[in-house]
Amino acid sequence: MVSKIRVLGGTPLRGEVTVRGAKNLVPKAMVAALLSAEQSKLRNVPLIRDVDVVSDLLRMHGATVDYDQEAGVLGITPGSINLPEDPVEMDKLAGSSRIPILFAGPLLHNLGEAFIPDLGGCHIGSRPVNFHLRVLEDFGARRIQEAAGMHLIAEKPLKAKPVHLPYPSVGATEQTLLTAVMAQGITELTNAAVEPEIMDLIAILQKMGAIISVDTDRTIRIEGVDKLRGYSHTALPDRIEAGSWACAALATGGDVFVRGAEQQSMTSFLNVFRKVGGEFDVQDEGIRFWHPGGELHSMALQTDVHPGFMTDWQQPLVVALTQATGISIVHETVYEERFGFTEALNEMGASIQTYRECLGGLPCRFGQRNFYHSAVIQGPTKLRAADIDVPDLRGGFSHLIAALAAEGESVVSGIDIIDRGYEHFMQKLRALGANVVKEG
Ligand SMILES: CC(=O)N[C@H]1[C@@H](OP(=O)(O)OP(=O)(O)OC[C@H]2O[C@@H](n3ccc(=O)[nH]c3=O)[C@H](O)[C@@H]2O)O[C@H](CO)[C@@H](O)[C@@H]1O
Ligand SMILES: C=C(OP(=O)(O)O)C(=O)O
Repeated sequence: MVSKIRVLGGTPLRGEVTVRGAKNLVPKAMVAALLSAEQSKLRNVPLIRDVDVVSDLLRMHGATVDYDQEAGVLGITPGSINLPEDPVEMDKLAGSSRIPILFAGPLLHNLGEAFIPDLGGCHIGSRPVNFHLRVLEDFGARRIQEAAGMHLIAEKPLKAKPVHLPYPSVGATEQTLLTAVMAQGITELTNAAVEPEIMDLIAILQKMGAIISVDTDRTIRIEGVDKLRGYSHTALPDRIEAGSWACAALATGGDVFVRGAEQQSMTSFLNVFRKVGGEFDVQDEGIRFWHPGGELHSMALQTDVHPGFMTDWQQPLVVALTQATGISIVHETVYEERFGFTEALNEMGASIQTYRECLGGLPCRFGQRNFYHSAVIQGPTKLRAADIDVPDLRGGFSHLIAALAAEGESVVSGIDIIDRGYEHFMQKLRALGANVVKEG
């Protein structure tokens, strides 16, 4: 695993990269396979760490998992699953991922019991799991152990109950779907998240035999069934990775064709990209993103749940905004602490000030609560090389973009976090002409 790289910046990124299946869908589709004993087949699977973690967790529960990395095809055959012999072993796996909590519903249906290791994922806020627990309790689950991780039990069969989410959480919506599909009765889920990755998960569950309808008002209705079959599915492309390469093209003054990128799930991103002054061309095989020359424009925006501007695009976009003329305002409404990465950008010459107030949009959950969740970016600023520590997945990729746009040689440490969401990123950077070298 690479932990430190040297980046000689100043060269516009030019060329082509391919994105495969979405990090925010693939591991969940893998968990869904546990709802049937039959084989499921998932295509367009990228080589990212969360896929490894979930593969190992599935194997620990007795499933057979085969992954052809090059073809991107994953076969999962659960057969008759069991609880892991040594639940402590699971903790070693889970540290970097938030997916293990989604094993709860399928395991409770199968075994009436589940061990969930401590969750990982990016540190961009407190990220509690209270909505997940509330959902599981609604279906009859009880928590019987407060030590490391979580031990849940439930009487089978699980019974449907109305579920209302205080906020349209992606994970809690998925938790509800994966639990409700085989619960007795009809689950009405209100205030659900409707991200494209959730729609793809619903498509998979429907292929398996589930009955799920989605209304226009964030209500999802799930009619429980007794049995599900295996699925065959091609994962939707990773819109976050696609947007990240687009921002890298813009910030470095480059031109990148992102093979596999898809317009429909990126509408809000594409609008912002165009307003900032970037050009794009949607083609059958992907989307070309480029800097047309001249000035980039500042703008005000806020991150939001789908169909709003996704929070995971925020960090790469902020780097591009450091190169725009004027004052941009970004209001982060999904996570309370997602601007920590701007400190390193300021050290590199950017001018970004963070505020507790809700700027640039409507008041959000974090207003008056002491969280620095709005940023004001003054540009354009020349970026200079620095030694940087990667804080989290998207923050880390943003630092990489900044190092690529900066003059001079930067050293970026802790780079392996980026493997969580960017397949073969070193090869891709080199293919785009970046001067990046592994340290040691
Ligand atoms: C693996 C995966 O798919 N990760 C994505 C998923 O994360 P994840 O599913 O963790 O994000 P959620 O949508 O659940 O979180 C949104 C907000 O709800 C809060 N919350 C959530 C659950 C809960 O039980 N209690 C609670 O308070 C969170 O702290 C956060 O402030 O959706 C996020 C929002 O699009 C993305 O940024 C992540 O990339
Ligand atoms: C926040 C992210 O992921 P996770 O929920 O897996 O930590 C992300 O992908 O930017």
